Amino acid sequence: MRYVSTRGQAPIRDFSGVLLAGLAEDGGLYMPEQWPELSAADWRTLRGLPYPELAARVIAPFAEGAIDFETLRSMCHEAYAGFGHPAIVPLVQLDHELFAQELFHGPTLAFKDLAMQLLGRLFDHVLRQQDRRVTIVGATSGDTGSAAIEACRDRERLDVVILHPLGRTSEVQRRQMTTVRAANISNLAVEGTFDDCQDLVKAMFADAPFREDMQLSAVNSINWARVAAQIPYYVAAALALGAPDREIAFAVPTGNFGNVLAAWGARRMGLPITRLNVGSNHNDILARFLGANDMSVRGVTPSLSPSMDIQVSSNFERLLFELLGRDANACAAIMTGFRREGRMAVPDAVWRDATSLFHGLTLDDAHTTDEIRRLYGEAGYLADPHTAIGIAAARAGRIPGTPTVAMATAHPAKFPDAMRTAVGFAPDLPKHLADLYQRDERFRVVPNRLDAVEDAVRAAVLKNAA
Ligand SMILES: Cc1ncc(COP(=O)(O)O)c(C=O)c1O
Ligand SMILES: N[C@@H](CCOP(=O)(O)O)C(=O)O
Repeated sequence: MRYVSTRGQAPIRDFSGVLLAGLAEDGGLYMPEQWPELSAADWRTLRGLPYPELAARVIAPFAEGAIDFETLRSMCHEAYAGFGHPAIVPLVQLDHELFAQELFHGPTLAFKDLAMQLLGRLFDHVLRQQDRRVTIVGATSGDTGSAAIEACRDRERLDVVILHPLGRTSEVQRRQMTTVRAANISNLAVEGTFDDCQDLVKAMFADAPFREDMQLSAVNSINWARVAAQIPYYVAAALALGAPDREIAFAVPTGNFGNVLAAWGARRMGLPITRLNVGSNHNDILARFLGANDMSVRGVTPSLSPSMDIQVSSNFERLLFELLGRDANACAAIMTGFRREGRMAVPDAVWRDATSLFHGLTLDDAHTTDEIRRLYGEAGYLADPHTAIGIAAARAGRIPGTPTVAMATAHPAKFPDAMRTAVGFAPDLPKHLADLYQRDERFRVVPNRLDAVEDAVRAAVLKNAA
């Protein structure tokens, strides 16, 4: 499979190439040159497979020509072996047509582990093949960081520097990153928001000498491999509920648009997905876009669902590219205008097209708390604030007769304060994190400036080399 940039000016690459490149040189995001498409009969052959096997078969067409199937299959088996639930991504029925798919049974208790545990192994494999070493720079609003650190710690050919917004993650999320002792891991707390962290990462990639010198790579969902590895759980849920012989809808709590883009990818591959409900907290640029074609950046303010405190949803560019009929020049012009003006000029026809599939819902903190309480009271289900927003979006957008699966993206123990407010108690952390509050933290505070962050990344890499 070959990959092209959404902005049309970067080299075409294979899967290994996009894995290592992360962001395309023209500032765009890599997309498959052609989508693999499966027939109803093909989908049926995947029904009932154990998750690692299913994942290998769904991801295989994207890796074709770069990673052989047996290698990919054994990486998938290893990646999910340590998950805390035998089904890996179990479905929980909430009412007769509403389900939650729990994506938080991996080591860091959020959906990021599903892709990241595989990515760590893919990086190892490809870097060994190419005899290379890279520096991963990542931005996190709370969950990507710890999942990346866990997946990449102590890997010989990787240095990892994670930027998180100072004081804007939950304490559990921060400690999951800052208490890991591994020589190749560094944490920077940026005096800014997640959007600032993500901008800094993109700016490092745009600084060609720095990019080359540090051999930069990415683990955020700007890296195509992250999106590819998030598609299988949509397939697993859809097949379990009767696809391809029955239509399915999904609801996804959304920030950077990477998770819901994977759902869109599953649909593009041929699954009968009829609706994608997108839930936001009050940082609701996506819901405003879907409601009124208003994609304008407003300030990010903290919420009970910190991982979604995002206003610039990077992966929207991938959807835009597709909805523009893959016109990379038009996509580049719109994205450059967005960067300049903080407002995206999406053509009306594209907006209408998007709203025929995607429905948005904004849930503020008070309603999120109510939703957590309601779910616990009525269904006995303990949902974290992100998951609660996804479930509320599922309820708002449900289609009678069509099952809706809401993505349960994080374990409630990651957000004890929000859970106490909503239901009066916080669930315990699992055993492997039980002493998290006793562990020493290590991170460096940096100003929200490119030069300061580049210096800190360079210092971290040099320290590891010494
Ligand atoms: C728990 C949780 N839910 C939802 C999201 C939003 O997902 P995405 O950024 O892929 O839209 C995130 C962050 O990515 C998250 O960590
Ligand atoms: N919510 C994320 C933000 C980064 O998203 P990604 O999917 O692009 O890595 C986080 O928790 O860090």
